[in-house]
Amino acid sequence: MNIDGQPYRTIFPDPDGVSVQVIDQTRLPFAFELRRLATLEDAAVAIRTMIVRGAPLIGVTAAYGLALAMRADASHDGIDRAVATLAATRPTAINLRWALDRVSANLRQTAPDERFARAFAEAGRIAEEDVASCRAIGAHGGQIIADLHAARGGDRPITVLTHCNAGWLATVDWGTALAPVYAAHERGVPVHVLVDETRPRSQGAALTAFELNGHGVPHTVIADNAGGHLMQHGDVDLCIVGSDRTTASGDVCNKIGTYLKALAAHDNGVPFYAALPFSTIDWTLDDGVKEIPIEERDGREVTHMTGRLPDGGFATIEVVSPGSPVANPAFDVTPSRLVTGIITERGICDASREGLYGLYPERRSAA
Ligand SMILES: CSC[C@@H](O)[C@@H](O)C(=O)COP(=O)(O)O
Repeated sequence: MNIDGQPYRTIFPDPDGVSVQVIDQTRLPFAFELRRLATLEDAAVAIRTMIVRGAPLIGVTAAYGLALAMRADASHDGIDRAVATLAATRPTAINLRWALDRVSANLRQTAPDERFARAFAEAGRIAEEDVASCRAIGAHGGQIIADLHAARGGDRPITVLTHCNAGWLATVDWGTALAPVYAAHERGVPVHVLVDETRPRSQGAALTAFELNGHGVPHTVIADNAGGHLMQHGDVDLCIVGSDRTTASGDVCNKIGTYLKALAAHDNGVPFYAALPFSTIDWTLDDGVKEIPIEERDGREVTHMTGRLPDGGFATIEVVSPGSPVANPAFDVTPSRLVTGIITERGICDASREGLYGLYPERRSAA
């Protein structure tokens, strides 16, 4: 997608052929900087410190990380060590594990001296598939927005509330939750996005707003606690969020605070969709609340905030009463009963095992 009119992807091979470039998302929205990842450690640090983030992008970065590891140690032990290092970076997004399983299975059938090239190419294929999946999610979800626009008389924009950043910055391109917005916008369907700021890391205020600005999509950033009130007053037509892990039964795990938005949407009859590619579905899980591991992050993300000063410099300030204990669970689970539908690259389904099997019949036989 575009930054200052120039198309970018979040991750792409460096011209040197042995490393990748990523957009440093810890610097956005105030600075646009690329980082070169040349080693396993570079990739692991990028994921752990959230230079890259968002479930699909974490998966693609891990795939490249495993490839980069093969340059230093292409033995079986080297594969095991790299997989263990990358898998330990962030626990919730299943795309990470999915990508590592796919690349490592491929590597084990490849001669050591060909492993780097094989893994690098496979990571590239995963990236391309992610772009195609997100584009298809956009086409399916964009139709929901267009239909709603027509059903509401076509005389006012459709207002979509989203949480966190599930746009192109969270994937390789297009995004999941924002892909339908971009698709509708490109089709000329008027759409307005309500962007939850998404404390504590502010992915909505910093990243989603940055993306939408870059593409000229009308939007308004709101405090995390404003959504319920706006829904009560008829100011939200639908919610679309992403997912870091979706159970086979349709429970959706996403950034902390998503569940509260789903509750408010349910209470106010606002449709609540989750948009996600197949790589986000964990077919081994049934009960998301009990089974999905929730990342607990550093309390400093709650106690401190970083921002730009009037003179253009940056500062990190303390915002919590010193000495108060803090907790920082990074994700929550929205049970399937609160999800109107799941938008995938194959179409839209009920948030249920039957719904997902309808789109992925090969999984029914695998189960
Ligand atoms: C398309 S991305 C879906 C999710 O990964 C996204 O909504 C999200 O919660 C990202 O969390 P983050 O902690 O920024 O990696």
